[in-house]
Amino acid sequence: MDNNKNPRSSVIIVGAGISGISAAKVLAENGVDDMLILEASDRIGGRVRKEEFGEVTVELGAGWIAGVGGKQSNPVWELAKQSNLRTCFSDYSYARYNIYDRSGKIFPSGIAADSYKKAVDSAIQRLSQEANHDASTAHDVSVLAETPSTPKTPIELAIDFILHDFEMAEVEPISTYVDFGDREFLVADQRGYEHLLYKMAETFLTTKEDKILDSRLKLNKVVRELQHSRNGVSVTTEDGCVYEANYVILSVSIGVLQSNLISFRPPLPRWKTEAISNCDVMVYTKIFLKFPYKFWPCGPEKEFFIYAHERRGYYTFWQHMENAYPGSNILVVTLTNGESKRVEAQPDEETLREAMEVLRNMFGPEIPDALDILVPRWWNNRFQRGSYSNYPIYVNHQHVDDIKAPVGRVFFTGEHTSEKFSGYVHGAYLSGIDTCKALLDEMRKDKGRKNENQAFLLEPLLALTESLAQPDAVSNLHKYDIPRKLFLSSSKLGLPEAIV
Ligand SMILES: Cc1cc2nc3c(=O)[nH]c(=O)nc-3n(C[C@H](O)[C@H](O)[C@H](O)COP(=O)(O)OP(=O)(O)OC[C@H]3O[C@@H](n4cnc5c(N)ncnc54)[C@H](O)[C@@H]3O)c2cc1C
Repeated sequence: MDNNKNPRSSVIIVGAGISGISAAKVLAENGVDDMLILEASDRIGGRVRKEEFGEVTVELGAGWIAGVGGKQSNPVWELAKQSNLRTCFSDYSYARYNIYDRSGKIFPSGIAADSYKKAVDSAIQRLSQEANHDASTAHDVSVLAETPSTPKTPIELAIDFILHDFEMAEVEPISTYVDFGDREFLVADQRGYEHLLYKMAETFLTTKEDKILDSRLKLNKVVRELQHSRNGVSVTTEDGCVYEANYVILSVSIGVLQSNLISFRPPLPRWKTEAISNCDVMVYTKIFLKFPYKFWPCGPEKEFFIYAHERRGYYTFWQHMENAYPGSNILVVTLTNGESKRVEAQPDEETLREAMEVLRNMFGPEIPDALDILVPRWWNNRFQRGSYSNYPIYVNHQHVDDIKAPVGRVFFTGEHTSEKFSGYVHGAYLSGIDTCKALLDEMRKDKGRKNENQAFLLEPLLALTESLAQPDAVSNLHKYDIPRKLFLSSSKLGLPEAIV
């Protein structure tokens, strides 16, 4: 077991998701090798996570590389190309023509198109209302609730759910699509999306046969306390180990920052805690169902389908996995927020029963029972506490600046610190690089300050040494007149540790 005698590191990175790994890689590239990565779970990857289900690899967390095909290349797409990651193009645009009602009838395309337009208009109206109201009235539901096109019918509610909780792109240009292009590719590779993280880790950590053997990566290390001062940071883990470093990069999710898993001594300043607590966390759950055979329509325009129910978000958005894994006989249904939390709290058999009822409404009573179900629990995972940060469309820049601003020697990174690409894998990846660059700048400045201080302290001593070197001066001085401090190391000069 590690103990207090752990050598002090230059940097400790808390969390080995993609932001933590990309930050560590930049450190290594800049010659900072004495780093330590402390990860709470037994694997790297964080919210990029695969699992074997129904004889294929499914992605419980991030599934798509979003933002492809534009003038600028998405860095995660570049990584995927380098690794020959298998992906398939996803075309959501047909989903609106595959909307089922409770009796299994598909809504005629005209009705679907009208409802779609109405939902988009309503979303735009609400957004412009929000933009025109100051913060105090923006949350006043009575002011915002009723618009002429507030969604009410099951199809309107379903489309409203897709627009707000799933798609968004139709309402407001999103940086990801503007910068990198509006195409999305589903990762369908048995090595998983997380393969990209292993490839990255391989460039600076010792690995053997796809396993990371480097002692600078410590798994199952749950950080519980960060004690920080101008001298450094002391990190205590749940198993009682203490690790010292000059700096810490904290890459845990916004949900973890909002929970009480990690305590700070001294506590974080108020501007920081307010920024953290004001950030919304989205819960997004993909439930996987394995069947003995297909009973749903297949083909390129049928990949996504929608269930219209009077309860908003009730098993609304469905996808079949035949394009990704032909013959896998797997369906995926996506739930969000309240529905995700509700389902996380109940036994999987109950969720299976509900999902089967919905499927039988759409496809008839004859369809077979699912053979297996997989329900990820991102909300109840104490190392995640949600799926990703959810900033309002009109982002308050100060808010994001505060979320990512360092507090003394503690630097913050992760998807939630990315102003342009929060919520995405590429946002997390780029945030790790940005935070690391900011830290390297600080380290350089710190070194510069130390050199200046040392020069300032040494100047009179050097002058004295120079004068001693002159034969005339020596003749006037006895060796015992040389100040004793000349022989002391700087640490004994009584200087505050921080500038030594
Ligand atoms: C269901 C779901 C679907 C998604 N879909 C997509 C998608 O299709 N496309 C897309 O681009 N993005 C998607 N995302 C978002 C994407 O996965 C994240 O933005 C990204 O992976 C976050 O990376 P990160 O490094 O910021 O955080 P994380 O991956 O969460 O890394 C943080 C790490 O910190 C560790 N940790 C937490 N607490 C402690 C502690 N106390 N001590 C030590 N370690 C700790 C965690 O275990 C974790 O490994 C999805 C996310 C989810 C959950």
